[in-house]
Amino acid sequence: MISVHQLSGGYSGEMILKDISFEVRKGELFGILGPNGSGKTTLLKMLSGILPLHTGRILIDGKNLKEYSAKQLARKVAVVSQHTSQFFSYTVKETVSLGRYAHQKGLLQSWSQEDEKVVKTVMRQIGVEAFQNKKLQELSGGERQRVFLAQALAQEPEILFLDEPTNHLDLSYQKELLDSLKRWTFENDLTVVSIFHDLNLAGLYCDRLLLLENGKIKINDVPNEVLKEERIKEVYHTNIQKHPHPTVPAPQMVLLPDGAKQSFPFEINETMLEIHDEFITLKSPIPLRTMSSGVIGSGTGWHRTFVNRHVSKDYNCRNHREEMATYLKGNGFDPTETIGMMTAVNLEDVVYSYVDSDDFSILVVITAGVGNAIDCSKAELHSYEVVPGTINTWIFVNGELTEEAFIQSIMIATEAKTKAMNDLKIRDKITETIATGTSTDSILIAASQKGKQLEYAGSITPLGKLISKAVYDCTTKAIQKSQMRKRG
Ligand SMILES: Nc1ncnc2c1ncn2[C@@H]1O[C@H](COP(=O)(O)OP(=O)(O)OP(=O)(O)O)[C@@H](O)[C@H]1O
Repeated sequence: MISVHQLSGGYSGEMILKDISFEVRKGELFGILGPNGSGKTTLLKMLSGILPLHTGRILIDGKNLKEYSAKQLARKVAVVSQHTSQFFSYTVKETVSLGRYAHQKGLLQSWSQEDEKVVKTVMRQIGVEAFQNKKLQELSGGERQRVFLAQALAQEPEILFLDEPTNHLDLSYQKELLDSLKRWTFENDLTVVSIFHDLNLAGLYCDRLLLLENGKIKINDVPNEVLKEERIKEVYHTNIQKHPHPTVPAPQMVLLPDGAKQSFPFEINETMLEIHDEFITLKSPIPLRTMSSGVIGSGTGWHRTFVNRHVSKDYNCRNHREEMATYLKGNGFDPTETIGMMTAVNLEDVVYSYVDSDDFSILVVITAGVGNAIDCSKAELHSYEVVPGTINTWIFVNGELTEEAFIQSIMIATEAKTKAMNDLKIRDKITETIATGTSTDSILIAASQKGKQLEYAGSITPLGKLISKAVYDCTTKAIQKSQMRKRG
């Protein structure tokens, strides 16, 4: 659809763009990225015929851009630029109607029913219909932005060039606009070439990205290839981290503010634990990086409050998430900052242990009921029935863990728990074989992310050794305590 061959050019003899070649396919949403001054707007101006090229050529549908008349080009291409010099005394509807110019026929340029229909449709789709009789000068920046987009779409172009379309738009309109653009690309085969400053939006919505650096193409590829952490750090000269989007397979870049890793003189230890009849809690002075399977706060995140709540043996487990959130709120905990677990174990039987190594330390807190112990290798012999009897394991680490270390911590803690059950000969009541856990066990790893960097937590690493010993010892004692209570 668009072919750019060895394009070079700029302003007053100064070459801003140097030897640019790429192609955009029909129906693609194609993003142009690059730091300030890298030449994005200059490229868009050349693509839309506003700025002449010095050397090279641009073909649209195989025909050289230079050979299109203004009206022919306006039927194919619409442009929404950053600084649209429109007459602000026009109304919204008049402004959108200007987009129909290229479709009007004859000397008198009469307004047809088709023109009216198209204008009304795009005004509705873009959400500017409600203020169609207002003057542009009476609108907010975001509303005006949408009017110019509606004007471009009223042109019914095959290609849309956009300079930062989401600038001025609030979150919901950013999403709505990009969702609509994406829909138009596959429903109407509209080709969209757009400049983006927001790498995350570009990564979420674009089919391909072209990254410019000092007027040259750094890379032109699919978002996952272009948005590589090292490349973005190098081109934008800033510290970022790449993460997967939580629900769709798109890369997301997060900024790392200076000072984020500054040390703060504190340490999680047993003095922060509060043990009540109804719950055990630990409140951290700073949010901790967490990975957990808690009823509340599961997955990965940052949390500063941890609650292990006692529930009766006949607690109704339906809607337990909602019920737990209400419970936490009722007790003054903020569910968004809290990881919450439940147990039917008497909380007096909690066992905890603070242990330190040369330059990091851990606190392990365990409640263990084994009435529901299961041999996981024979789990298929069990019906799906949630019975009280749970081992809740909390591991706090005063240190900085990698993602790998988080996962290995969970593995090693599970191995240690299973070994404790094995040594205590805890049996699965149905299979009568040695149990490996209970069916509702929960785990939390919470790290301060300050101090010593702990890359691994396998069984023979310093962190792995500390976790496995502490979890083994605490689980053993906690099971023994709850068994003694049962026996009376
Ligand atoms: N009209 C102009 N006359 C002369 N030089 C210009 C003109 N417009 C832009 N430039 C120069 O061209 C270079 C590239 O500018 P351009 O606007 O294309 O960058 P950009 O990547 O779009 O930047 P930004 O992200 O800041 O919008 C800059 O050094 C700029 O100063």
